[in-house]
Amino acid sequence: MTYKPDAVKSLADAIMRHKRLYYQGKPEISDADYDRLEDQLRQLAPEHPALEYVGSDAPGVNRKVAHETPMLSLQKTYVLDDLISWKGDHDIVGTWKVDGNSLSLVYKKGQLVLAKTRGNGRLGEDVTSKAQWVSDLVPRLQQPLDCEIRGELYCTEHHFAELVDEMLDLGLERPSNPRNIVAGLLGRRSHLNLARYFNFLAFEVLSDDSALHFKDEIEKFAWLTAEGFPIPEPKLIHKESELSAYLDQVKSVMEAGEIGLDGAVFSFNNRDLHYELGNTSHHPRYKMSYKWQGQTAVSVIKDITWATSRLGVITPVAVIEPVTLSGAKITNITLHNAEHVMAYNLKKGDEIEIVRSGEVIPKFLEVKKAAPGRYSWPAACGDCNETLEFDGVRLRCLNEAGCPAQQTGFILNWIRCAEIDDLSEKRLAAMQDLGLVSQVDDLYHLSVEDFLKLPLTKEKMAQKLWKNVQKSKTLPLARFLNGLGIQGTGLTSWEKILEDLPSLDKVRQASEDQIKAIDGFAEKTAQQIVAGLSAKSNIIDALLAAGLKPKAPSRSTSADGIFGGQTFVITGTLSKPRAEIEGLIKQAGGKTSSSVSKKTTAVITNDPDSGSSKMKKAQTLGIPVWSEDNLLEKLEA
Ligand SMILES: NC(=O)c1ccc[n+]([C@@H]2O[C@H](COP(=O)([O-])OP(=O)(O)OC[C@H]3O[C@@H](n4cnc5c(N)ncnc54)[C@H](O)[C@@H]3O)[C@@H](O)[C@H]2O)c1
Ligand SMILES: [Zn+2]
Repeated sequence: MTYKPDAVKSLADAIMRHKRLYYQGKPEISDADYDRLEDQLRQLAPEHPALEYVGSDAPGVNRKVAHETPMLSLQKTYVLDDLISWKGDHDIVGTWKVDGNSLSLVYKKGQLVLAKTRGNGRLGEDVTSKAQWVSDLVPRLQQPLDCEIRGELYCTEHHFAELVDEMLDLGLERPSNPRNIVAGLLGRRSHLNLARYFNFLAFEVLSDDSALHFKDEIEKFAWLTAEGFPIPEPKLIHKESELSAYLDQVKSVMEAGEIGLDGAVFSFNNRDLHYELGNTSHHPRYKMSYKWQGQTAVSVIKDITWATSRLGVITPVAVIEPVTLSGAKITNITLHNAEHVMAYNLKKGDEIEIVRSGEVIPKFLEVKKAAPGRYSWPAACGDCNETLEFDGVRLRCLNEAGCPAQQTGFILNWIRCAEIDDLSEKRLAAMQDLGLVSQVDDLYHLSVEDFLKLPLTKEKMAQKLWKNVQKSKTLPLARFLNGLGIQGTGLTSWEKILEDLPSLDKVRQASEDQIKAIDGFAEKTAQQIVAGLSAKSNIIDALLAAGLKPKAPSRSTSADGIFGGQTFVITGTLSKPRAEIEGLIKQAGGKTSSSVSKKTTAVITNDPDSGSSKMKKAQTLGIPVWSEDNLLEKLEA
């Protein structure tokens, strides 16, 4: 084997230099390019210390502080099979891998005394004065415990936009993206209060105190939640088959883009294993991160178009110089919303970096080289010319009835919800062009002859289309309501509402208070539902006049089952999955709720001394507490 000391040295130097820049929030190369450097060095000198080196120890403005327990990195894989073999027969817990900066919080006698960064893993920086501005940090624990709580400090897209605004106002430089700005602000001497735009998620607890020796990860996360820390929602995974479903979920959060994730982190649920397996100098052996190989590319924005959605939301899309990423040719990329365009000052001519990880939709990362000038927003809807209004971070066309884009979107949504097969978007467009359909109820007045007027539609297909439309007249009521496309609702919410208000008339007459009284409906949703139903009143009437007879749900298995009219709250772990127990209660005519109120019949728990908030509330209100066995006995009676 030939040893190339020069190549090794220059690679190692480059790696250390890029690490320093990266952890100061000023990376010069993409993660993919950086990882390539590490791979090259690994081939030449697998044991090189630069590969084992965690983080960076660049001189910073903050006081250095030692970590009693090192803050390590994570082992990572891009390959599902590797993750599966690492898992073996163990139960594991998955969490989002949030892309920000590690932060460790030191508590003495329950009081937060220090917040520190990871630094090089052994020596971090004291950033307490900045972290104190983060509202997710808990200043005092419920008990006077000594411990260290570790987690990720990060910035959401929405906060990033607000932060950019404020930084520009203060005459500071425009930050490049939500990830880099976290490290960037932590390394600043001034404007400490800007850290109030950051959020924190807690994922680890270290302590010698036996009160904090949790048997498993789920128990640890429950404790963190009870103490008031936001956590990356943990998912307990037993079987290999549950893994890919979970990864799909993580992927959809990644795609939504509001919070920057770069994968998922898994740990063995059994904490005894953590102590047994221990750490290498670089990572713990009981955790594994799974990342989607992110390939990045640079392109130029040729144009920004603004499309109107079914609900009138105007979404900016960048048309870019085509580039190939992970095997796909990318020609345009979503810019999410108007606020995003403002935050990054996006415009024609900007050179931008985009990333595509696995099969995830390509995503805008940051501006590499800005074209001169300022971003702009459209003044009017491209489809109906109506003046646009701001609704939170989005621009919106409020011309619901007269905007062609919204009308088409509305009818398409109806077709999907009412499950009318074969009526494609193309066919709908043709029907609109022929003047056959302008409102959704027009569908129900069409004859077979009308369908025959459509291009490429022969007798047999025309018959079929007509039949499919007729069949949808007796759709289930929940689907009918879902087809109205009322903001803040989905099929499950309508099904839930119909349990309490089991007819169209009852739903239409419901007040905000009646909806709010249903478990799981907040004030805002209740408002949206009542306002939405009233705005859609004409359409509902027109659909009924066209002969629609939505089927109300048959009264649940029976209100006169033994639990008819009774409501139960389940808390803690039972011997069977919760959904199964809920199913049994429903079959017996009962309902379940997530919160205890005066109306609760009984709280079901196997741990009456848990001291959980539900148990406390049950005690205050004098609600009976049943064990799982009590419940099963009553069901069998
Ligand atoms: N572009 C560059 O110049 C450059 C330079 C150096 C490193 N990098 C990139 O940085 C990465 C390596 O950095 P790293 O050592 O910080 O590792 P990492 O970012 O891959 O993972 C380790 C970190 O994940 C965080 N984390 C987030 N959510 C978590 C959760 N739910 N549970 C546990 N931990 C969680 C923790 O803070 C932990 O320290 C690589 O992706 C590399 O490409 C890029
Ligand atoms: Zn419009």
